Amino acid sequence: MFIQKLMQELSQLLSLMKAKKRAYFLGLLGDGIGQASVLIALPFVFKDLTDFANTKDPALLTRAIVTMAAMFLLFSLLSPFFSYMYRRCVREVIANIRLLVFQRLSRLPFAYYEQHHSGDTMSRLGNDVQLMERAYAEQLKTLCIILLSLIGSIAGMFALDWKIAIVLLFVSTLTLYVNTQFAKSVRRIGDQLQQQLGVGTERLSDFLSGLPVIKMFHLQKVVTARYTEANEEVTASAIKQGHRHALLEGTNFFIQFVSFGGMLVLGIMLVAKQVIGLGVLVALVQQQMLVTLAFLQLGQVITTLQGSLAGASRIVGFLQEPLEPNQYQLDSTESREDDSMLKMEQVVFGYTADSNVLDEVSLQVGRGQMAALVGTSGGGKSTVMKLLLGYYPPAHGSISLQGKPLGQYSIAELRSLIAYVPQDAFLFEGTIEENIRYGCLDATDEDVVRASKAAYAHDFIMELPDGYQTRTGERGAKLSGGQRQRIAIARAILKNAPILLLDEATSALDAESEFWVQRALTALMREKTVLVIAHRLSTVEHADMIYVLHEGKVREQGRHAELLAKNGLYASMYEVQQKKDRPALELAKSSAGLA
Ligand SMILES: Nc1ncnc2c1ncn2[C@@H]1O[C@H](COP(=O)(O)OP(=O)(O)OP(=O)(O)O)[C@@H](O)[C@H]1O
Repeated sequence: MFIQKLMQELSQLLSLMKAKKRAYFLGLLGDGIGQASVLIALPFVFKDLTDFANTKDPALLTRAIVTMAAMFLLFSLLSPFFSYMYRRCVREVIANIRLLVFQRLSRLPFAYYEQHHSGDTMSRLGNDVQLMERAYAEQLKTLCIILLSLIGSIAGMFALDWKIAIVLLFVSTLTLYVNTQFAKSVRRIGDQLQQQLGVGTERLSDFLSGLPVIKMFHLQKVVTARYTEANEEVTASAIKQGHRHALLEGTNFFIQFVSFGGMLVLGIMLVAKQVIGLGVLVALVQQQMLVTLAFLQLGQVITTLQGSLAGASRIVGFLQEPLEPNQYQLDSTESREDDSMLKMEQVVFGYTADSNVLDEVSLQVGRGQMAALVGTSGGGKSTVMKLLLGYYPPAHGSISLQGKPLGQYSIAELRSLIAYVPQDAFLFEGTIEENIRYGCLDATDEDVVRASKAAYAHDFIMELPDGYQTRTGERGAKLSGGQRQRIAIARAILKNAPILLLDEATSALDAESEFWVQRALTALMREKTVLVIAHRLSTVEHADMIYVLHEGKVREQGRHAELLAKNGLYASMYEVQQKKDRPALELAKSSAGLA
């Protein structure tokens, strides 16, 4: 069972080497044979030297010197060549694995990113790939040298005296048994440790991305406590692992001492009785030490290799995560041809099978029209956007764009039809120009400037010391919220997609920024079909259609005036916002009955 699992994981590890496998093994074997043959030959050299000291036979001395010289020459000439060969393979294989992981990461369905913490993924990319590198570069090489020197030394022992060889082999296998017993618990702790390290990275990444909130609410103590807790768990597991290793070392030392001492006493008695020669004893002692050491290292290397194999199998598992499908998998009903650019019919959707977040939602936006989604928090507005972007397929109902069901678009076609401006505009670390150009990679410099002018971003960009070459910082941290928004809008303008999905962010901006962002949005919306999530109802007074979402259902729909006249949910939301927007004094007066 244990061996079977080990072999299975080992073959997983090797399968990731693909075309490099042959060169890697050639290098590994070449280097391994070089090092192992020196170890195997040394006892025979010692035997010849001891026998020469006894018999003064010059042929023995010559043989010892020639053997030694040949071994060292071979080792120093060939080893660097093979060593370079396999090290190079390891570097290339690891670079390829990192790339594969990254590529897979970029092609996973949206649900994956919502369900997994980015810290866990970072930890996987970092720790697990590092563990694999250690397996390829160190542990497999050690394993190869151990196995080769074991085979050579055991054969040598049998050649010298087969009866003593059997006894010595029995003692040495005891070391292997003890070490493999320890390996199981060390592996368990190792797995636990990796998982806890992942939690630690999650906390760290939460800390870095939530820094403004942490500073504002003075949460340093809380987050430090959370990190300390994760760190303490890691430390506890690492100490437990250290304890097992120390125990193992002590046990191994005891076995080595007993077997070495026993061999010496037994050997000297046999030499005294002239059963074996002194040279044979010297060689046997050497070989026995070599075999015991090899068994001991075998146990240790299997233990550490197991930790690395666990990392490898996590990476293999990750590389088998299902990809985002190329085609949207849905549409139970074909949509009828009409002039709607965007249409949802009786869409039902839930993130989990047991509860629906959208319940028979229907909406449509005509070509060049603007529709708004408003409603209570958690009503399902962002979920509608996610479905339109093809991040999730609905459970029932149909969605169509330009009169064609989404199922007939590839995901790439679908995304090229839509420009999405989220509430929190994300900028990549890089220059402003690069960030705008992500909207259309073939755009000329003039196109970038034109888009920026339309987004009312050009003037502030030109005032920055490096203009379009100004670096944005991590997530655009070196720019204000309104500036980030306008760059994101310029990016969307450059994309020039016929359908625009907007998550209005103006509520988070100050009055001046809001003014410029509103103007930029107006420019972006020109001649487009727009669906906007509106947090401020005053911004959708001119919308062609407003849908009021509450608890996953469209409760009301109509134009602003119609909805006000209904005196329902929309009207009461509007009233609350109007009150909130009135100057504080006026509000205070009215509530005190002084107005
Ligand atoms: N990835 C997710 N997994 C599970 N549930 C989710 C997920 N995203 C959103 N939800 C749930 O779905 C419901 C609708 O969320 P959604 O974000 O669509 O609301 P919203 O109307 O956009 O809210 P808000 O105006 O506050 O942004 C909420 O109950 C939310 O908790």
